[in-house]
Amino acid sequence: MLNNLGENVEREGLLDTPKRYAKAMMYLTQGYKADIKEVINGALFSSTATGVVVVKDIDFFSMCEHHILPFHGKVHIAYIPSGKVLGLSKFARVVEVFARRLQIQEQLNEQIADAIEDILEPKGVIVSIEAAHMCMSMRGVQKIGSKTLTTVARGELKDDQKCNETLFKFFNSSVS
Ligand SMILES: Nc1nc2c(ncn2[C@@H]2O[C@H](COP(=O)(O)OP(=O)(O)OP(=O)(O)O)[C@@H](O)[C@H]2O)c(=O)[nH]1
Ligand SMILES: [Zn+2]
Repeated sequence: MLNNLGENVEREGLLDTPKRYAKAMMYLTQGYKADIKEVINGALFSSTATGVVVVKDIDFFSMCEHHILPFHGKVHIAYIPSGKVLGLSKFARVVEVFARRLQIQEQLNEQIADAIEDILEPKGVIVSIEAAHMCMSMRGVQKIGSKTLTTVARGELKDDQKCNETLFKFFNSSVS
């Protein structure tokens, strides 16, 4: 790549760049090697809880599969327990597993929802992602402020439109 750019690959600043780049790429795509079971690490607890649980504003960095440029933003997750609850930090760990791959936002959204369903077998789940895509801001169409919003709802949180709308508003509100 550096040769193709017309760079002098012998100059000091670039000598270790291929190695650094490979290392950075391995880090940014480490989700391929992750094992969800290990990630959950047994933090799945029996519970009689019936109320909606929301974990919002989970920040993430991913890489778009079309341009291998970053897209980043926030993931919001809500679910209705059905006999089990998951350790709260594990939602962010699940997000990391799927974000640290070459992705498109829609697929990332589906995969996170699938994983939550598999792990928790909840009565309902909703996962929403808001993200900015570098391939749309630093190149191409060059729209800096644009954000992409995707949502996947399953079970009771798909069927209950009112609850769905309330959660969606909460996802997009700021709370401190
Ligand atoms: N649906 C979806 N599209 C994405 C995502 N990330 C990037 N893209 C789009 O993938 C498309 C690839 O289009 P192409 O026309 O093949 O590539 P391109 O010539 O680089 O397109 P431009 O970005 O319009 O310059 C672009 O429209 C990108 O915006 C994503 O997460 N989801
Ligand atoms: Zn892209």
